[in-house]
Amino acid sequence: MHGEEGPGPQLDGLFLRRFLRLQAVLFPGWLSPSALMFLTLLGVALLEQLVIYQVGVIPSQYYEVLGNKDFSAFKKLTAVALTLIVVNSTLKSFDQFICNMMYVSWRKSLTEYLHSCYFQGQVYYNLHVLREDIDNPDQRISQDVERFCRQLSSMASKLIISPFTLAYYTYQCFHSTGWLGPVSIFGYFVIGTIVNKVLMSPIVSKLVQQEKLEGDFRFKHMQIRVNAEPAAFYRAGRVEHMRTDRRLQSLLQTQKELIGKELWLYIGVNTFDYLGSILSYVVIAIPIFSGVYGDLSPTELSALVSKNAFVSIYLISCFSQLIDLSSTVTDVAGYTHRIGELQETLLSLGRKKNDNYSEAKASWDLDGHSGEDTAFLLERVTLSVPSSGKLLIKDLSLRISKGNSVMIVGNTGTGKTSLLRVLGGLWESTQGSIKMLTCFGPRGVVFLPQRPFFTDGSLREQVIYPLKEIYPVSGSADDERIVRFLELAGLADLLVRAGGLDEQVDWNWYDILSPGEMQRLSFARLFYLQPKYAVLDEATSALTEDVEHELYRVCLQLGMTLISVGHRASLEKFHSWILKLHGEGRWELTRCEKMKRLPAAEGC
Ligand SMILES: Nc1ncnc2c1ncn2[C@@H]1O[C@H](COP(=O)(O)OP(=O)(O)OP(=O)(O)O)[C@@H](O)[C@H]1O
Repeated sequence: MHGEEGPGPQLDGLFLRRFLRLQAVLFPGWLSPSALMFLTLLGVALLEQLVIYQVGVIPSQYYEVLGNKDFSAFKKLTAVALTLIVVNSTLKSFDQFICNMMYVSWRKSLTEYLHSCYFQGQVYYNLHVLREDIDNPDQRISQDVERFCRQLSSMASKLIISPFTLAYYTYQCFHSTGWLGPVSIFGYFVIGTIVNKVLMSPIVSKLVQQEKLEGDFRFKHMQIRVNAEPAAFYRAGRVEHMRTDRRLQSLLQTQKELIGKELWLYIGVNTFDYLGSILSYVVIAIPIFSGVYGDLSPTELSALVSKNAFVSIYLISCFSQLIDLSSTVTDVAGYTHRIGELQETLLSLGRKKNDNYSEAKASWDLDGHSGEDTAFLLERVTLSVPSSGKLLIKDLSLRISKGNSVMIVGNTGTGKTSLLRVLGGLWESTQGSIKMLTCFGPRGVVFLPQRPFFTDGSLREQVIYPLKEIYPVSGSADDERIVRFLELAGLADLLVRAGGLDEQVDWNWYDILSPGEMQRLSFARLFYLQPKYAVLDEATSALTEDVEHELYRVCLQLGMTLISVGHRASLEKFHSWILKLHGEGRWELTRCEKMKRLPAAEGC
């Protein structure tokens, strides 16, 4: 949640570049669905213009037919008029339909594109945890993209047809008024556009600011939703009410300012519209008063005026329609900036390479990567906090290999979890190299983070996470394994509560499990995945020593080598090495003599 810096987003070159970059996503090729829809829309809009012209001349034909009292011509004309009206309304509806379909197709392309950048590697982690210079990425992907596509599709048919109508009526205008008509109308449009641009730019930056505040307001509600229980224990209703209202106030204040700025734009647009209606008479007045038509009779003159006025008015109305799009253009520009900014950040994070870190082929293949006896190799690693540069560990060299479990201990804030982040490739080390020689996943390395993570879905999906399918045997044998591991983790009752492994529960796992149960469920997951190396970050902090003992015992029985962070001395017996962090870069590695001899894995 950071404030905007600099003069703020404008209708400038940067907007144009961002807009074109987004267009490349919306129209990936000539044969893409969006491009085909766009071409169909062009065809429909052109047909519509032809039909509109035909419908427009019907009244004058009625005058003629009725004046001549020609009944058969009247019937024919009525039939033609009805047909044209049906065709016209069908075309208009299709126009609307294609615009709506294009909106869906654009939204799909743009959101999927942003998702592919967002979920690539660790981009989402870096964006949320390490780089906070972009506000509310979630809102940009969901709401801003939606509005951008909707507004763009609402302008599409008017924009697409305008070059054709402008060219046609410019020609007509030139034909009847000479160069004076088109030149003065174009001049008028240029002035109108410049004035409008001046009025639009502050609206764009206000709109971007308003969207940010909208996101902050929603974030506040999400915070309360996620933390409802602790908030209730603190009796935080009053203070949170005040804070949420404060965010609402600043959002509404910005909205009011936006509406105030829009007023000037509306005044500009409306003045342009109405001035345009008399411009055609000014165009015709100039030759009249300069004596060009001096030899025409008043009747001839009025016929000329009416004809010239018609084409000029039509040309002006084509321009007015474009100017009327101003407020939609400001919306599109605002969203373009927000989405473009996100796209730039995602791409730059995606390109970022962690040169000090190398990793065995990261995969959740069922076959896994076996045969590696070393999980991590650290050479003279120096580690600092990325944002503040605070030194945590200096010159650490370490090999973590099969059978050599390591326990990382130390005071709060000395960098225990940070070391795991470096092992997992989430943080970069400032110096040295880290090699992860075994892949992630079953038969490789699995991390149990400090805060357990659960996804939506059935109990089975929690246990096999992050695998998408069951492993390594399917059907009832796998069910038996899952049930067995749930029992080993002390969660036999959860199976009953969840109504079986595959019952689609509608609850949030974080709401219905106690912290201890969450840790137990994380261990059931670990037993199921059976990695060679398990990295456990205070994974038993909410459990009793006895339960902790039992869970660690099962891990060792399953043949896992452990890298644990923990505070309890009772954990030491499950490890062969103790790495003690003293802070400010100092550390100490000692052999642990208490390592327990456990029977080899049997039947697990
Ligand atoms: N995302 C972050 N941005 C900035 N600083 C961070 C971030 N995460 C952790 N830190 C800081 O890095 C330091 C080390 O944090 P770390 O989480 O590694 O501590 P720890 O030794 O695991 O502590 P604990 O025993 O409380 O879990 C702390 O001073 C912490 O405030």
